[in-house]
Amino acid sequence: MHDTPDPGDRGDAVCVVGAGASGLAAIKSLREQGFAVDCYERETSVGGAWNWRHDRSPIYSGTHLISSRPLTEFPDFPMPDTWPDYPHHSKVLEYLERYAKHFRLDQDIWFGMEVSSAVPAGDGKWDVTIRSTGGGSSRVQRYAAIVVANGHNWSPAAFEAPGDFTGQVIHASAYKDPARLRGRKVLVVGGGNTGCDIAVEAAQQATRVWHSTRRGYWLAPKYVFGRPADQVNDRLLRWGLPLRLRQWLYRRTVKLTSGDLTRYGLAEPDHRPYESHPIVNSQLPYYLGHGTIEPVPDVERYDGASVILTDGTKIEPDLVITATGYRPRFDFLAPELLDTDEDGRPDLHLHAFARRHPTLAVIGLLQPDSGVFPLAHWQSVAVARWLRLRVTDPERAAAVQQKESTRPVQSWSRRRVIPTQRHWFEVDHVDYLRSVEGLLNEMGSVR
Ligand SMILES: NC(=O)C1=CN([C@@H]2O[C@H](COP(=O)(O)OP(=O)(O)OC[C@H]3O[C@@H](n4cnc5c(N)ncnc54)[C@H](OP(=O)(O)O)[C@@H]3O)[C@@H](O)[C@H]2O)C=CC1
Repeated sequence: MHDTPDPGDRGDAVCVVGAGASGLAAIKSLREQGFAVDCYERETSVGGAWNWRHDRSPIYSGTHLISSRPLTEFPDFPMPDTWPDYPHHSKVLEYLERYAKHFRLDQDIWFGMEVSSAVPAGDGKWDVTIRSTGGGSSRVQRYAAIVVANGHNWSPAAFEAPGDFTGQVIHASAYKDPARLRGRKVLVVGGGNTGCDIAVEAAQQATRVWHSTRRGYWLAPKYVFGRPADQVNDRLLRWGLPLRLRQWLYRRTVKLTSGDLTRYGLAEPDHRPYESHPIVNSQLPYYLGHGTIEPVPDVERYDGASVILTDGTKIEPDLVITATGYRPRFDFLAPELLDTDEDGRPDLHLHAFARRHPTLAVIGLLQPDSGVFPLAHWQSVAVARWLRLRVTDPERAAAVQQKESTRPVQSWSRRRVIPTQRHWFEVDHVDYLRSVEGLLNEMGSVR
């Protein structure tokens, strides 16, 4: 006689949280390993960060890819050849919708449903509480594993300066359209890709634009030697050129293309090339050169209608846009499950595998020097195979786990980057993919 399963028990099924690019890749790989999958997506359609129709998306109307098409697409689902090198964000969403449709992933997605908690239920299982985003009661389902793909670019990193400001302050996450900049005096805070993009858009709309950064950066153009810059970098990495040589080449290339940007007032970078997350923007030097963007140092405080900068300068913007980035959030998981420290930084093997919970993994928690989709694809393949191996050969799974746990963090995480929060998940795509390949080889055939 068999026990009647609890109605909430989904047996060997895996729960996936989020149906953005990473969640979609996870569903596909898990299915390929024979798992039933329930994916919960709080919005009403796929796309995650690229689903610009919902409020939490960081997309603004001018967003284009900053990694080129071949380095962005999933390895098993190319973008059309007719698409440009750096497609518009609406094309990226279309691409993800096509991917979901092609692999019939919608069948496994529960839209308008969010995971409010996931707790270990013994034996590697998870009790996952799900509720409708429209309200109503919750239900608990038991899963054999949980794969988290809730993105890390939706919860704004707060920017606080002392004092009171009588103008308007918004985070970049609330910036959607350059029309709101028209005729205004705008201060953009933050020198990441978002801050640089918004400064460029402001240069075309606002009456005055200040761009505040707390350090100097290496700005990469979108094209070098007639090719998308990331493709040239990828080639150099695959040739195995030593870092020092790549750094020298980078400096030379920047000198030959944009020239010395400090003559426009930009701060000298306080680090070498490749020691910070790439900032890809060909237009910023153009507007700096035309004087329509004024680079300024960090904000010290607000003072009524003024903003006082660290060099003592007083400026009077009427709109401040803080492009200070985003922080990961896993509200439905107790912090210790991901070994999260007091700053909110999880400590995961390969930024993906929970160290003490073999049936808990995170996909897409990466900041690569290329597009993240291919990395999310291979992470998903590895996670799905790992979960299958645990079922088919628990002894070998234990041996793989033992061996992997000795792999040094430096082999898959960026060796040298400036130690700021924006580099928590920084990786070189080639090194990272080699490490995932190492894990896949270690696992071998899992059937
Ligand atoms: N088209 C695309 O595909 C785009 C992709 N992106 C990606 O989205 C992710 C997020 O980018 P982004 O939103 O630019 O965020 P980032 O975290 O990359 O950059 C944040 C910027 O704000 C600065 N900053 C943070 N906190 C403070 C503070 N308290 N005071 C002053 N300055 C501060 C940082 O300085 P510091 O360096 O000193 O920490 C950095 O210059 C990145 O991976 C980026 O590449 C972004 C835009 C477009």
